[in-house]
Amino acid sequence: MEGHAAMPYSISRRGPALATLPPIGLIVASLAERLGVGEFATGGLQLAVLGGLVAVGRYFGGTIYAYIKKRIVVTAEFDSRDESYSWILNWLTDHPYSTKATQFSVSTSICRAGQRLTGEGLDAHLPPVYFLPAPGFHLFTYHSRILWLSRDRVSKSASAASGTNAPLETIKIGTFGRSRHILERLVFEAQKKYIDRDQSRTVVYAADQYGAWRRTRSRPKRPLSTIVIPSSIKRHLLHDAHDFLRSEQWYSDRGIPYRRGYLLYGTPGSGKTSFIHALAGELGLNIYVINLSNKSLTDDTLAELVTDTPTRCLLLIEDVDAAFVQRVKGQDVVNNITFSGKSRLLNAIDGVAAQEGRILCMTTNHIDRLDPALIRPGRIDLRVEFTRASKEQARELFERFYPPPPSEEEEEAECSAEDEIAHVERTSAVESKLISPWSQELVQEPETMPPRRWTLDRRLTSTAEMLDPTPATSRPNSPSPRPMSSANRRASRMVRRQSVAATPEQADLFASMIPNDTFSMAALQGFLMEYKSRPELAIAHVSAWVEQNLKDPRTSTTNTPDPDTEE
Ligand SMILES: Nc1ncnc2c1ncn2[C@@H]1O[C@H](COP(=O)(O)OP(=O)(O)OP(=O)(O)O)[C@@H](O)[C@H]1O
Repeated sequence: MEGHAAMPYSISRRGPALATLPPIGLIVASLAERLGVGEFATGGLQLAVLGGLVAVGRYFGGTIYAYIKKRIVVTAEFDSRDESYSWILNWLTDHPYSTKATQFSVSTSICRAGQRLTGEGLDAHLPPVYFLPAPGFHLFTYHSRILWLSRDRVSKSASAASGTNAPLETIKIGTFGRSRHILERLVFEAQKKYIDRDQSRTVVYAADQYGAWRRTRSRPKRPLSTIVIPSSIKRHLLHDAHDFLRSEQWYSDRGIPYRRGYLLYGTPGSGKTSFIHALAGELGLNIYVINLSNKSLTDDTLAELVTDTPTRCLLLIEDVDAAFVQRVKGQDVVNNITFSGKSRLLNAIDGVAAQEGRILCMTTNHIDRLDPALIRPGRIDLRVEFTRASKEQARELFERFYPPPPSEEEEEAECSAEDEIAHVERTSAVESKLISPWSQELVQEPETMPPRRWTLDRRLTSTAEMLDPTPATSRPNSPSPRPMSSANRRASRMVRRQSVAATPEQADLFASMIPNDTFSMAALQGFLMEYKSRPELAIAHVSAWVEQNLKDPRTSTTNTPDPDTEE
């Protein structure tokens, strides 16, 4: 019994933690005594009971905490592998908190207007810099509500495991309350801001290593008028595409799969890719590019990619001949990449998986290598051959390179149109109802070169067009092309003001020195780039350039870097 009376102290000696819980210690000790357990075992029993209690407390504590949190806090999470993450980053760069946060990260990769560091001692020619809240915890207000944001970097090993070099991040935004409304509002606002950013741009998506679409870049829209090919060909393709996009019901009524395919083939550097980008911009569609030479492209991922394209888009398969043969040391051999070739490609293009409503564009420099099944009507509805430059194309390229500066009336007209567009941009929602200036230009553009050498295989013209000969651009429900941004318009006017105009005589002279069907348009463009604002120097040097390059036929199809590729 002596030991009994001294029990609280002995508890503290044997298990100091239990000293803080005398009643439990006493209960355990008296139980141990009844069971005839020795002193040493009693201490062990007490520790076991304590451990159990802590575990139970933790479990219930966590559950109770999560329950209370669920009742009083709402949280939204964004993962850097998902596009919504870019919406939030883009949104954050504009939020006043980003310019006030004492812990901030600096980024140059969010290419958008605003938040540019200019003036105040900084060089205006430096690339734009954006401020974002640094990884960690932040508090800010949004519509008079207090929100918190936690930006966390996932460990490097987790990033590597997910196959990306960029650090994986998550952003969580939360607030007190039970309604998700405020966070949903923030998400939709961020999404709209992000989409608005692309109003005057064409967004290009490509497949990542998991076979999922990932936004790779966005380019300012290229006006169709800058593609120097016969305008009747441009008009025909544009009309056909517009017509297709407004004819869903027509296809559905007749049970015809609602899709359209174009094949652009011919000389490298003749403008096939540029034309497709300009067409997509004109139609207000984003481009989804599949590269068949991609080693990680398997049959399954190809099918998945096609299935995952959105309903309205332009699906571009470049150099489609890569699906069939690969050139190895001058010999054509059967392609041995994981992608198994023709049949799977055909299945992906027109199988059940094929997404309705999309325009499929394929390009190739070797139409002779394509399987006839791939380009049969139904898969390919229109074929256009792109050839080496004619004299007419050379002349037009020259004129476009050295345009006359805008006259005062033109500037005035452009400014008032700009004001109007800016007004519409401010007041309209994402879908603008403006007719692109480029569509109008194209409709009015006179034919400057005979389309005689150009092959447009229109055996299978649109059936909807046969029923309704009204030009697609003048019909209701035609998808409205997205307008050029005012910043782009201003920049283009500045360039035009500074440029030295070529005279029609100079253009004629230049064209007369370019042999027909010899050089690619890309090669001519490359030559003119050397004399950006000096048409007279271009003329002075062109014969020597022609002579020199005729000796080396490889240069006749030389490609120059595409000036549009910069983000
Ligand atoms: N018809 C053209 N009109 C205006 N620019 C052209 C034309 N053809 C080529 N270019 C210019 O040449 C460059 C390369 O053109 P593009 O990549 O569109 O050619 P491509 O036919 O797709 O070549 P490849 O078959 O090698 O992919 C671009 O910068 C483009 O601006």
